[in-house]
Amino acid sequence: MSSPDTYQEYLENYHPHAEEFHQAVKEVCDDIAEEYESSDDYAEWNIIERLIEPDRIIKFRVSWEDDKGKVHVNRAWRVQFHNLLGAYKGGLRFHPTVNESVLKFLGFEQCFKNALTGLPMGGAKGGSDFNPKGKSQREIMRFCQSFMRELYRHIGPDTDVPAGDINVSSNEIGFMFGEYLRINNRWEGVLTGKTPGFGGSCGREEATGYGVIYFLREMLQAHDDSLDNKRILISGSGNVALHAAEKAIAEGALVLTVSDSGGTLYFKDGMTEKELNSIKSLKLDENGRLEEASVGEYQEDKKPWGIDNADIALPCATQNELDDKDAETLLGNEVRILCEGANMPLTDGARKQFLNANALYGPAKAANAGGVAVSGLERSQNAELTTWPISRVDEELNRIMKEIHERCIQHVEKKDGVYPYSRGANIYGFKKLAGAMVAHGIG
Ligand SMILES: NC(=O)C1=CN([C@@H]2O[C@H](COP(=O)(O)OP(=O)(O)OC[C@H]3O[C@@H](n4cnc5c(N)ncnc54)[C@H](OP(=O)(O)O)[C@@H]3O)[C@@H](O)[C@H]2O)C=CC1
Ligand SMILES: O=C(O)CCC(=O)C(=O)O
Repeated sequence: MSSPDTYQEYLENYHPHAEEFHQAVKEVCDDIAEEYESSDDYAEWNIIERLIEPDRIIKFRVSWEDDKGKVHVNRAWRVQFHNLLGAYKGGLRFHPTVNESVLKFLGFEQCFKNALTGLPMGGAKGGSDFNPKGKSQREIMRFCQSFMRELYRHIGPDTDVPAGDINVSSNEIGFMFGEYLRINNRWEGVLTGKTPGFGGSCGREEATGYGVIYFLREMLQAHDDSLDNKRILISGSGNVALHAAEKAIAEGALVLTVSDSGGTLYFKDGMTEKELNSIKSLKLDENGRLEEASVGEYQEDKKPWGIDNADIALPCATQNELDDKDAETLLGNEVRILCEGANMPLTDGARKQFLNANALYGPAKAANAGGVAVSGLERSQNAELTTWPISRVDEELNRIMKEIHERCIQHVEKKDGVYPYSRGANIYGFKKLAGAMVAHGIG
């Protein structure tokens, strides 16, 4: 039996070579050690091992044909982590770096994130090592169809409801949804992140990025501060990054950077709405690279974290993108506010530096939960056979992000004037998941 102090042996035995997964479990176990001691139930019901072992992992081959008739094979997975609080829910990622460890960390995180939303959703994640970069639309379509020809048997509106993540937008969701319809001949809310034209929720596309800013606004308010004229460094230039930038500008902040895997685009005085719109067209509509942008100053091979006149960092690209050295640079430059748009964007060392510096630190499982929350609202709309107006969705998103903020501080107190949000989020999620586990009995 494992405790938050001894879980490593279990991970080494049952999940060897899964660096990212170990990192995500460690973060949680570090934060819940005290809570674990407060009740004998946790040890008696062997909660730690049951929490870190996924319900099941489905692994499958995806064969697809390119435009020249050549046949390719990719690996794909769906990690159905826990359905303690509702049907499995979480995104699909298509990226060459996808492997079982990455999806286990993302699925594990998703359980805590979904618990924080207050909506009835379990945690899951899936995807493939397929690289859509450089592929034609027809190739992407054939890949998505082949992917769904296996996945369909494992999902359903009350079983498991996937959505998008890196390189999976409403475009890919559309192809997968179409294939599901052809196989099942049943229109049901089996995927979220659809376009509003056929059952998607208004505002789902914007929800994660907007939600990050709503959460950040709550964090700042709780520390007698605001977004007004704050200078923000954003990494990434995908769905989350660009919508976070859009809402930050609307809230009166200055967005100094966005980035992609090629480099950083820098705006000394903050990007204008017009400049942001041109980047949105380039990245979201034309699949372009930032080096092709006609606005800003492009810094090849540079991350945003070295820019030395900022107040806030918003990593919105991918896991472990902000390393120990970057954290040192940011803290050295007096950037003491950080809110995570991406999932686990900080290395363990970088995270520790921000925590030890008593910085204002918004953890991903709380800060980026707006996307899955609006996915939850999309499920409600599909089940009711209705479509809500954007004003209602945005109002709900605002409410949910405020409630997530409340939940993060429910079990913790300010230390040296700062709320420990990461600890608060982990304790809240742990209590909720462990409570359901005990209530459901052993099985
Ligand atoms: N979409 C959603 O609703 C949600 C997403 N998230 C998380 O947010 C993050 C971003 O997702 P999303 O915006 O949807 O994905 P997108 O595919 O829309 O965008 C990803 C962005 O990150 C950049 N990126 C990816 N890998 C790297 C890397 N190794 N180094 C530098 N830049 C990189 C990409 O650049 P390039 O084009 O060069 O690859 C791109 O700009 C992920 O961690 C995801 O899990 C969290 C909650 C919900
Ligand atoms: O909308 C969803 O179901 C999942 C979003 C997601 O993948 C995430 O929160 O990381």
